[in-house]
Amino acid sequence: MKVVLLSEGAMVPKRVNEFAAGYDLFTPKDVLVNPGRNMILLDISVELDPQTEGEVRPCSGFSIKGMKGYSLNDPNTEKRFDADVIIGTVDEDYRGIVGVIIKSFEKEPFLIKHKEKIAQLVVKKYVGTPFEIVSELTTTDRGTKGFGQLEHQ
Ligand SMILES: O=c1ccn([C@H]2C[C@H](O)[C@@H](COP(=O)(O)OP(=O)(O)OP(=O)(O)O)O2)c(=O)[nH]1
Repeated sequence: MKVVLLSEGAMVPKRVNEFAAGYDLFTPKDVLVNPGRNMILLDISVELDPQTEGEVRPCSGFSIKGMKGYSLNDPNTEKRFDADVIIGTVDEDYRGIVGVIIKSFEKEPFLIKHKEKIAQLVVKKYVGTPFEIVSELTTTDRGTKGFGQLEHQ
């Protein structure tokens, strides 16, 4: 796969080892996360393998402990902040800047420093067959049961 680094600080997505499903995604500079929804641009554009898509996913450490960052009035003390990565899809034909969507539940902005691992990109094969309209589906043991044990008609 190919990557273009669009700024001096941009980082190549990297798997931590050969067993990692995801390529870690890093901040290309210090970035400010505002309350609410944010798009953090990674300053990279990518060309994925044919028939694959990239899933931008959270890292579990941040999901459970909060995102690593710094208060603006205390920029030397690393803290955890209540903010989550929202899952996104990078299409095979997308050539724009890859971004990570972060929703912050904090009341104040906070800073994530350069080179911080903020998300991971899992590249997967996708199935592109179209949906065919039919009047009936094949039967299964589960049938319509889903969402716990709710029955749907
Ligand atoms: O977390 C994300 C989500 C999306 N994208 C980029 C890549 C993706 O190929 C493009 C479009 O995303 P998507 O297809 O999900 O957006 P859409 O809302 O369906 O609109 P459109 O495709 O018209 O832009 O935005 C990212 O860089 N990061």
